[in-house]
Amino acid sequence: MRISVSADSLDGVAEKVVAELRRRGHEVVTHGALNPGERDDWAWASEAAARDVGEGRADQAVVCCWTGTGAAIAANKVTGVRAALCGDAYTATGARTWNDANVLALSLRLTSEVVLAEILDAWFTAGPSDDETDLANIAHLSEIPRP
Ligand SMILES: O=C[C@H](O)[C@H](O)[C@H](O)COP(=O)(O)O
Repeated sequence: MRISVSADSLDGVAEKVVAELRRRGHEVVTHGALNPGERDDWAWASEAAARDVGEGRADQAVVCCWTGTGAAIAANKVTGVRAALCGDAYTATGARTWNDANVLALSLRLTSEVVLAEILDAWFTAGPSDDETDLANIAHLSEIPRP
């Protein structure tokens, strides 16, 4: 899978995310602090990675900032992106299953290497549900008017 990864700093688990994804056989594209010379503030870095997904240059993205909150908010502004801030494997499984999330947002501060591996295991194992109600919820996302 081609995965775009952004971070607003190299603190915490940022470079581990890239290494772990490559170790799992994914092609990784980097943005923000992971790509020297590119703007690394969280709104810009996360937008760049999310746009890769929204515009078809990547299958999925992982967006990171200190808390993960700003990265998730920015990614969710991009059409076609469903970003989920995940702090544990259960949330990651739910995000893929019930929300068909295509962008994983992570906290650089709170995500240990062990929890990162658990989250990625869950994220790449789970797939979208075919339950009618789940599908209706996903479809409705594109019907909610933007201001
Ligand atoms: O949601 C925002 C993120 O957690 C940022 O990583 C945090 O605000 C730190 O950003 P800065 O280093 O620009 O103050």
